[in-house]
Amino acid sequence: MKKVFKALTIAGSDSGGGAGIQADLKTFQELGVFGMSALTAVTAQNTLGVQGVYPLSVEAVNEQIDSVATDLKPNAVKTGMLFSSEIIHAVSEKMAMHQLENIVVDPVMIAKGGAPLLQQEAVSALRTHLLPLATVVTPNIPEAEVIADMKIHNLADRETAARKIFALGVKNVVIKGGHGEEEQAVDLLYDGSDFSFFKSKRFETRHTHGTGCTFAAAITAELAAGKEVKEAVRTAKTFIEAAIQDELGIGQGHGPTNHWAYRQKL
Ligand SMILES: Nc1ncnc2c1ncn2[C@@H]1O[C@H](COP(=O)(O)OP(=O)(O)O)[C@@H](O)[C@H]1O
Ligand SMILES: Cc1ncc(COP(=O)(O)O)c(N)n1
Repeated sequence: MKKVFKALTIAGSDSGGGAGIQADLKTFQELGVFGMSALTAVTAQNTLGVQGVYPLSVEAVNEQIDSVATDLKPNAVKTGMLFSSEIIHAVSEKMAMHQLENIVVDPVMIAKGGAPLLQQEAVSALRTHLLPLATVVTPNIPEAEVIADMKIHNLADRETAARKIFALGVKNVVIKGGHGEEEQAVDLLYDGSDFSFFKSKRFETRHTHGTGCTFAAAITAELAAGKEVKEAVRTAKTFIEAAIQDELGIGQGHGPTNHWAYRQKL
């Protein structure tokens, strides 16, 4: 029988299609992994910003995870926008209950335009409940500052923050460099003993909507297919580099990346 790899994303919907559930499913598909979803919230969103946020009930989130986990059994799971501490608690409990593995937590806090996608009081639930279950956590620099409770000015600070986040119980910490000051876009991986650095050219573009979601979804797809964390991060970096470089130029604001660019390079 054909071996099919399956990944579940637990995240918010981006009506504009560049981030959130839509970015995750497109990325899973591009990497040959069957995508499934549990929605936490619906956003009215486009390249100009977030016009509305409509969280789903805890019951609705729980039931979607139960439906997928009991029947389709994902090989890997990604979380994105979780919005509230209630949803974080529920998702963490379901992950433990269904013994879900290969968990990638993208700790989405604020949309590129500044709209909050996670309530401030939910950060402690993220730290204490969800992160200890994570195989990989993928904060950008502002998110790493919040989780590690420190300012990050340079790569040395990022290493310190990675150690502090690792101490919360995560197995691998990736601090992304999109918001960094380095000339290249440098992502750092810390596995508790070693640091690895993944570098690409930094592209001058405003079309970076959904880069974080897409990058974490690519890691998730690779873990679902049985790859090691370091290899999965390497592929995800190549995937996002291609998606940013080959820009679509759609929308009047911060447009989405090109989710099919990586396939064309193969
Ligand atoms: N201008 C850019 N050029 C090249 N790579 C980028 C650029 N901006 C972000 N990236 C890459 O995209 C991914 C997401 O990064 P980042 O922007 O830090 O996350 P987020 O979207 O969560 O804010 C990382 O792999 C990062 O290195
Ligand atoms: C529903 C939803 N989830 C996540 C993001 C973050 O997007 P980005 O990857 O640009 O930080 C978003 N804008 N909308």
